[in-house]
Amino acid sequence: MRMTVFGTGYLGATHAACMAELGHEVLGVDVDEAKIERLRRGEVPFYEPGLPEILRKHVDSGRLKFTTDYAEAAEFADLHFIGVGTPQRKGEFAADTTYVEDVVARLSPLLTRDAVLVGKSTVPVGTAVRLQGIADWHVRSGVRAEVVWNPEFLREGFAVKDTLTPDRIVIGLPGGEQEQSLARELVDEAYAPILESDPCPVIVTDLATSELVKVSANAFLATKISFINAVSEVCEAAGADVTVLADAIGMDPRIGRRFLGAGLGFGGGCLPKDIRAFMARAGELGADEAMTFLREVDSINMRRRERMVDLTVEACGGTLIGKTVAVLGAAFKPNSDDVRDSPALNVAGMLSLKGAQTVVFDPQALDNARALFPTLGYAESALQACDGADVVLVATEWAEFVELDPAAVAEVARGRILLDGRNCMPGDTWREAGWTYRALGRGVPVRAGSGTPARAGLVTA
Ligand SMILES: NC(=O)C1=CN([C@@H]2O[C@H](COP(=O)(O)OP(=O)(O)OC[C@H]3O[C@@H](n4cnc5c(N)ncnc54)[C@H](O)[C@@H]3O)[C@@H](O)[C@H]2O)C=CC1
Ligand SMILES: O=C(O)[C@H]1O[C@H](OP(=O)(O)OP(=O)(O)OC[C@H]2O[C@@H](n3ccc(=O)[nH]c3=O)[C@H](O)[C@@H]2O)[C@H](O)[C@@H](O)[C@@H]1O
Repeated sequence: MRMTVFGTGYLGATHAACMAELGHEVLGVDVDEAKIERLRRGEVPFYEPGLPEILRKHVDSGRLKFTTDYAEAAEFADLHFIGVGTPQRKGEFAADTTYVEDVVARLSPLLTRDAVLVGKSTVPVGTAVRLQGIADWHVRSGVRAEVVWNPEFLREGFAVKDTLTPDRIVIGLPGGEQEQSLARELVDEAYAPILESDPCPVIVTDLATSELVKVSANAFLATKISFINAVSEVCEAAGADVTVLADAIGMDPRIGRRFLGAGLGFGGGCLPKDIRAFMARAGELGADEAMTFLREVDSINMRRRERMVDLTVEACGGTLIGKTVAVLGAAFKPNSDDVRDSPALNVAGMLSLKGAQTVVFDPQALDNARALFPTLGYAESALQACDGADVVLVATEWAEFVELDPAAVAEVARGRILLDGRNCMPGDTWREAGWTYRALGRGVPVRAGSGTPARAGLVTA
C-alpha cells in the first residue's frame, strides 16, 4: 500500500524505511531541504545501526522516495503518518506541539479525497482531538481527514529492530476498540506484514489512552532509572555497591534488572522532555498532584551529573584548575550520535566551566557535540583524548571504552584515575593494572562493627 511519513528525523526516517522494508510504497516528507536531499541519495543523516542498509535498498528499488512538497504528499497516499518533533517549549515544561499542528494545517486543505492522519509523535493527552479540530477546519467540503494515534516505542540504537518487531502496537481511535472506519482499515493494512511474520499484541483503544500509554511508558522508565540512582546516593553514603544491589533486586521478576543501570542518569531527546511535558499536562488537567513525583525523578537525575563533577574535583585533589580530564562519550547513550540533553556533554561542559581542560571523544557523536559545545576540546580517538589526562571519565558506555586496555591508556595518560560514570568498566582489571577506579554508587564496605562507612561519599570501589 502507499503511505507518507511526515518528519524524517530519528523516528520518521526509520519508520519510512521500515515501512518500505515491509513492502509498502513510502514517501517521506520534511521541511528540511538538506535532509531530504541526503535521504534521496540514500544517506541517513544520523547514526542508527542497520538503517543505512534498508534505506539505500529501498531508495534504489524506488519503493522509498522523499519530498518537501506537501501537495505531492497529499496526492500520493490516503494514509499519512506524522512523526515530527515535539520538543520542550523554551522556558517551560510543556511540549511544543506546533510542528504537529503545522503538518495537519498544511496537509488538510490539500487533500482531495478522504484520508487518515496517524500521529506517531509523542504528544500531551488531548492533542489528537485538537488536531482533529484543525483538520476539520482546513479540509475541503466533502473530504474527511480522520486523526488517529499510534505512539512509537522504538529505542535509538535499536530503531530498526524495534520497528520491525515491536513489543506491541497501540492504536488510538476516536471510537475506541469498536470503531470500524477507513482509519482502522488502513492502519491494519500498514501493520499486517509485521503481524503475519512476527505477531505481537495489538491494543486498540481510545485516543486519550493511546496518547497517555506513550508518556506513561517513558515516565515509568525514567522513574525506574531515578529510583536506582536515588538508591545509589544511599549506597555512596553507606559504603554499599549499587550494582550488586541492582542485580539482587532485579532477580525478582516483578522488578526486573533492565533500566536499573545506575550512573549518570537519563538524557536524550525523549525521557527528560516527556516527563516534564507529562507534569505540565497533568497540571493543565487539574491533576498536578498526581505527577509531582516526576519532579523528584527529574531532580534525582540531574543531581547525578553534579555528583559526577564533584567526584572529578575530588579525584583531582580539590580543584580542576590546571587539570586535564578525558571525557569518553558525548552521545546520550551508546549506539547513537544523539547529543540532545546528553549527560556526558553536560558533565564535560560543567568540568570545563570549573577550569578543567576537557577533551571529549565519542565514536559517532563528535560532529553533533562540536556543533553544540564548540568550546570544548575534542579528540579523534579514545587514546588521543587520554593523552596527558590527569583523570579519565567514562560518560557513555560504548563497547570500545569498556574494552579499553588499561596498560595502553596508562602509556599516554598523566594520571592513573578512572572514573566510571556508567558502572560499565571492568574495575578489577583496571585496579590490577595500577589504576584508581571510582564509580557512582559504589562505596567501600562499612567496617564491621563501626556502623559508618570507611569513607563518606564516593570512594574507591
Ligand atoms: N527519537 C526517538 O527515538 C523517538 C521519538 N519519538 C517521538 O517522535 C517525535 C519525533 O522525534 P525525533 O524523530 O527524535 O525528532 P527529530 O528532531 O529527529 O525529527 C523531527 C523532524 O521533523 C521535521 N519537521 C518539523 N516540522 C515539520 C513539518 N511541518 N513538516 C514536515 N517535517 C517537519 C524536522 O525537520 C525533523 O527532520 C517526537 O515527538 C519524539 O518524542 C517517539 C519514539 C522514539
Ligand atoms: O520516546 C522515545 O523517544 C523513546 O525513549 C526511550 O528510548 P531512548 O531515548 O532511545 O533511550 P533509552 O535506551 O531509553 O535510554 C534513555 C536514557 O536512559 C539512560 N539509562 C538507560 C537505562 C538504564 O538502566 N540507565 C540509564 O541511565 C540511557 O543512558 C539514556 O541516557 C525509550 O526507551 C523508548 O521506548 C522510547 O520510544
